Amino acid sequence: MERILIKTHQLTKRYGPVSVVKGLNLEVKGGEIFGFLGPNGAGKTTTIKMLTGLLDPSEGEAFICDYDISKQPTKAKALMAYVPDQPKLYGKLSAREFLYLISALYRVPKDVMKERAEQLLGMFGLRDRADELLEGYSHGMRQKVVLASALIHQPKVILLDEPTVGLDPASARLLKDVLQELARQGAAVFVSTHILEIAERMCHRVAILKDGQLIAQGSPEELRQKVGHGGESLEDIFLELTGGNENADLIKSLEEG
Ligand SMILES: Nc1ncnc2c1ncn2[C@@H]1O[C@H](COP(=O)(O)OP(=O)(O)OP(=O)(O)O)[C@@H](O)[C@H]1O
Repeated sequence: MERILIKTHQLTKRYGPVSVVKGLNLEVKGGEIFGFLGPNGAGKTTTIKMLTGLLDPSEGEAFICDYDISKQPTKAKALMAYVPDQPKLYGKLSAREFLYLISALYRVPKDVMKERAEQLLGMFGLRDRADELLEGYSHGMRQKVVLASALIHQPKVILLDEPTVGLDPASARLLKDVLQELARQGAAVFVSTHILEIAERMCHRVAILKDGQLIAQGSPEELRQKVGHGGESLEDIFLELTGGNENADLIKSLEEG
């Protein structure tokens, strides 16, 4: 049995009187790719920020590899990687320098760092331009640098906020392969996405968040059974559970258009 590597207990975030994440109980095991779905404003980014220690919860706890992120943040952070939706890079560093910087922060030994950096630069197709300044990189290339930097210390837990935004199809496929390999090696992968097909193809289990509350979780197959009809796509289930009729119309109009 794989260990639970990500766990939340009654995780809650309030801004003034408004609760934007409400009593979330989640468990993600090693070896699992967990998709975190929900309409705009559901609370996905807020949850990920609490899991990474960037935001303090108003109530409840979050654990990474059994370390409480509020009480033992250094230990928890050493074992995790976070890929934010709006990655910030140092424009005056090259990709290779950036990977070395992140390696140093995670105390990756120097010889290991060089070998891993070369491997990751090669894997993401960045080697030819690895010594150019990041300020000259396209959005997709920057995204790849952030992904490479997230893998350099071989995290046990990786949290990604909308990671496919800005990636071309080949890079999105590469991301999927990389995440599957990480999971195969025993890491817990937590991905928030709007792209339901990606969740359906990539994730072992998904949770659907609406107005800060978990309204369903399970494998895409289990969710299909829960909603009670056969043969539906995860998108149909998502729209049904989140009551997104306006989205359904939008999708239809795009199909017709
Ligand atoms: N600093 C803040 N102060 C007040 N409200 C906030 C703050 N940050 C987020 N919120 C609110 O919390 C709710 C959840 O936001 P969050 O960014 O977590 O949603 P999300 O599911 O990631 O949305 P999206 O898919 O649009 O990125 C939203 O209603 C948002 O307006």
